Amino acid sequence: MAENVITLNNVDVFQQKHLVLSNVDLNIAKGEFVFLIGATGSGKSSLLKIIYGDLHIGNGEGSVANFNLKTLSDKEVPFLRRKLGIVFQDFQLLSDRTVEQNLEFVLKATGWKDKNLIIERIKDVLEKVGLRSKIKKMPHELSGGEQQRIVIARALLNNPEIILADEPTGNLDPETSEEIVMLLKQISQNGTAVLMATHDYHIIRTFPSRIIKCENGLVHEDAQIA
Ligand SMILES: Nc1ncnc2c1ncn2[C@@H]1O[C@H](COP(=O)(O)OP(=O)(O)OP(=O)(O)O)[C@@H](O)[C@H]1O
Repeated sequence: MAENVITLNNVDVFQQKHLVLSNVDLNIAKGEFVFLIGATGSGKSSLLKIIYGDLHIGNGEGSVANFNLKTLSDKEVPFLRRKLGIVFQDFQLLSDRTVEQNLEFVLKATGWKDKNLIIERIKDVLEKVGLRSKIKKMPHELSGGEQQRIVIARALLNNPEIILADEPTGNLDPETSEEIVMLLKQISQNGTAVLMATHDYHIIRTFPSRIIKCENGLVHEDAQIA
């Protein structure tokens, strides 16, 4: 069996004192592509926050990219985040810097020093998302779909084990959304697990995959859509 990159056993998820999800069991294997669904307020973002170390687990056990969530200290969180690529709905590129500078900023912040290695890595991830030619562009010179591809390139910089994508197609038209999901699928086939929260049932039908659903305070590991 493939090794798991995310394991949660019997985890309770709290926001402040409010129990959002209880007894969560979740296993995601290396290279798996999984949709995360559920109504507004059902706990999808809270679950993602547990995985990227923004919320502590209450009861239960958890491990993400070999980090033990139970004992995770604040100091360890940045190291956990390096094993994760995070992609949100809003593209969150720095608007006053070029694509290259946006990517360089992240590499430098995560300890990369060698100029040649930095430029090679930037070219490499841009190649992966099909936007090598946009390296010198400013974000406003790119379409929404292109900006989201750059965000995905940024998420890939440190060769993550997992991509967490929270509504990554929320601001995109249907055709561009499909292209983004195709790219994420391709990334998963190369060994990076992808967990993508979405409300878009058209996308879910177009790319049949395992579905995890948050509902009534519980997480269903193998859900179906109607
Ligand atoms: N910072 C917070 N403090 C207190 N309660 C919170 C906080 N963030 C979220 N909640 C509550 O936790 C519950 C789950 O919210 P969460 O954002 O995880 O849902 P979601 O499924 O991601 O929703 P959406 O689809 O709207 O993004 C909600 O009842 C919400 O009000």
